Amino acid sequence: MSFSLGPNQYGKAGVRLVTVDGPVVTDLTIASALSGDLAATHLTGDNSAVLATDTQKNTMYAFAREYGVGSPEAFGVLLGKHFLSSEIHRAQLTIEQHRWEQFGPHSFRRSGGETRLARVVVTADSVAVSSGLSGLTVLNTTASEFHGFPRDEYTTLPETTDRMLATSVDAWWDHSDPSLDWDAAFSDARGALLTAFSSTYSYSLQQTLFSMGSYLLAQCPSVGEVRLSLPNKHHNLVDLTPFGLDNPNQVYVAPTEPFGLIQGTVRRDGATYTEGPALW
Ligand SMILES: O=c1[nH]c(=O)c2[nH]c(=O)[nH]c2[nH]1
Repeated sequence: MSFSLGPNQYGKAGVRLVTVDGPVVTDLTIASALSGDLAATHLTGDNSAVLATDTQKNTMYAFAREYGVGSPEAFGVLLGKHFLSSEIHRAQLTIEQHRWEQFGPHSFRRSGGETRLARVVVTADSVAVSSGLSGLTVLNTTASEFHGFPRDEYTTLPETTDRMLATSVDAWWDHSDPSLDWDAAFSDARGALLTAFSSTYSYSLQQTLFSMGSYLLAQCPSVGEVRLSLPNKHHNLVDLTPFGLDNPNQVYVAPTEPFGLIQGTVRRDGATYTEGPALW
């Protein structure tokens, strides 16, 4: 029996690249796929034509700092031309751009993906209404610090006085009043969450959570309790020094997993309400 190698390609998929350039946040998920004279590595393990997928990923981060991302099409062309060599004859770049809209001096909201929620429980003598939302993804490019946490032999996280803070808000809040202008009430509550997120100078996502919950209670008199579940969507500065580049808070890697998960409840003291859906 004999076998021959058919079509093949290789590259790095799921490269999460976020850049901040003044008021512009660019958020990409990139996949590279290179092909060419790559029989040797498949047949004999000779890697002399194999531009490592790790190198491909590093090139994406370094080019983002050196040339800026601009449009995904232009960035793809830039990378593709660079990846061609005497052995690599075809370079394919597939780029998803996740859109963000600015809503504060250093605050951005990811477009789409947000769901409004309602839960109503009616009995013969009661109506209990809860409202909520999920997937409201927000980011502050600055005004966030995290330090003062205990250090033990397993602690490697550096203390920081300037980091990106991003989360995807899941929330439920319970109304003590069963008849409101629900659209206006929802809009007030959502607006309060956004305002508190963007205006809180944060020393932890936990502190931001309490600030968001208490501002919602302050702005929405009908609400007795708000429950929040806030994943810490980490954005880590990429170390570009191996490529001779600095990184003045411009190029970030945004791993999707693992993530911190900060959850909490904020209550109006003395309020009467029926607790609605649990978040955890
Ligand atoms: O805001 C944060 N809270 C934490 O509890 C935590 N833990 C961590 O590693 N980073 C952060 N950030």
